Amino acid sequence: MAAARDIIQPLENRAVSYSLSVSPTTTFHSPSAGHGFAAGGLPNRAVAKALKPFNTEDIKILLLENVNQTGRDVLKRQGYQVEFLKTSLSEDELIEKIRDVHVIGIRSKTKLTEKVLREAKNLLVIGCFCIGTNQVDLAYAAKNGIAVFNSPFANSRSVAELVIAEIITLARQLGDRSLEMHRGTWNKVSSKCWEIRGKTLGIVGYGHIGSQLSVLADAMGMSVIYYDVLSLMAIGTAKQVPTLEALLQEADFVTLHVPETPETKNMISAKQLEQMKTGSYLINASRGTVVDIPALIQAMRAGKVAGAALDVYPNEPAANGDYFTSDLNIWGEELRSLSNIILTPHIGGSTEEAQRAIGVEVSDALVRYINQGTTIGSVNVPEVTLRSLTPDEPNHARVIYIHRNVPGVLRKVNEILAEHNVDKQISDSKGDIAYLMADVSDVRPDDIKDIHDSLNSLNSRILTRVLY
Ligand SMILES: NC(=O)C1=CN([C@@H]2O[C@H](COP(=O)(O)OP(=O)(O)OC[C@H]3O[C@@H](n4cnc5c(N)ncnc54)[C@H](O)[C@@H]3O)[C@@H](O)[C@H]2O)C=CC1
Ligand SMILES: O=C(O)C(=O)COP(=O)(O)O
Repeated sequence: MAAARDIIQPLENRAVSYSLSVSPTTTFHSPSAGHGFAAGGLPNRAVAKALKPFNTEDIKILLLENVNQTGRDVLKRQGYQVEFLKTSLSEDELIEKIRDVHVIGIRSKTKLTEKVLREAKNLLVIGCFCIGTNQVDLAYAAKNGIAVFNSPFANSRSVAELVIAEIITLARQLGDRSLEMHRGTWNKVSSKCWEIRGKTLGIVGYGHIGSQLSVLADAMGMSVIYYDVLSLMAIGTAKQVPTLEALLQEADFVTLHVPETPETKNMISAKQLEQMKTGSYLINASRGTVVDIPALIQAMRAGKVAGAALDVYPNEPAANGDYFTSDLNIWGEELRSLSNIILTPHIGGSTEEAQRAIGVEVSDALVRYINQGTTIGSVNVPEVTLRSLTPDEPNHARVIYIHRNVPGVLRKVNEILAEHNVDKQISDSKGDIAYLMADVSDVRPDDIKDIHDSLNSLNSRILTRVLY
């Protein structure tokens, strides 16, 4: 038996509890469904049919992209059904699989677009086991009551260390020397090989990664300048510059640490490459869309850019294997033909330390959300929490009502809850979405069903969950 998304669900560790549960096939796509779904587009759902025993084993989780063992262990310990795949999935495969699951865990490759999420009829929550959340349609997810969590900084240090390694590797042409030696050629040169001491590092995007990198570069004797859309506190001797152009004109090394947004698409294109110092270097470990690759190839051929390191690409494959001959990488041959270019397969955050920490952090957030409804750390729904309910509070229930942020909702919700003793209540909104959590005591099983059904019948409703 699979629990539907729209559930009454027992709290963690309550062995004998009951929940409303119907199979996904009968729950969704029902044109005769009595309960209208709020704006945002998921189809109406059928009324839950009967009280049935419910276990945490009813929660189905799909983990893609080789999520670390630490994360799998946290989820399995809860008794959830966890399906684990090493790779990402094609859109068709994803649509097929996502229909049935309550939780999906992904990394940077899996695209959870509106088209995919529209099929995710049972989905409660998405875990991005990485920093970036650009691969998820966050607004569509929020409108449909699907919370999204990520790990905001557990791999930042790993990326910063990789960039330090790349700065020295480019300055000393280590990649080329190593390749030559692999081919049997001894080529001892010092021409255009430099120390990094005293050189200027230009950091674009001074967030978690950019500022961590700033500390390391400063310690190695580099002068650090940075450009960010926000005015941010400089660390050590770093200096913020007012424009991207100012940074490009001054930096010997330019490194990109901005998120993928419409504003950062092709942020470094022909014009910006022209503004860079002749003989400078470019590093991109942010997102592939931030650099216009054909323009970079041209700038390197012209000798304007003396070296580059790319960790990310506009199209990345779902699984390990041949990449440069695939259709995904149309510039593969040209990139490979350039000197002093480091090409890595999106490994900035791929260290044991980072992956282990991310596994625990994101899985813990998922467990808190599934079992307690807590949204602290969510990137797309309001952050709301109350202290955890415990199994020794048998007549308590936690009501979670995700709704459209329109006038008059709280009055209607409180009319429904007024029949009961509301111990605590908290509500917050973010744009069009609001999240209400209320702990109610002295409730009997029938009350739980009544509360659930009454809230479910409100026009503002996106998702109702009653945890008990
Ligand atoms: N290669 C890899 O494996 C990894 C790549 N990343 C990428 O690195 C990006 C940055 O990560 P964090 O430092 O953790 O993010 P962050 O959110 O802490 O910092 C990003 C900074 O960029 C700034 N920013 C945003 N738009 C900008 C614009 N148009 N111009 C200038 N500055 C702008 C923000 O104000 C912020 O200070 C992530 O979004 C992700 O895409 C993250 C982890 C691993
Ligand atoms: O954390 C991020 O945003 C990254 O880019 C790392 O992605 P990954 O977990 O290696 O797919």
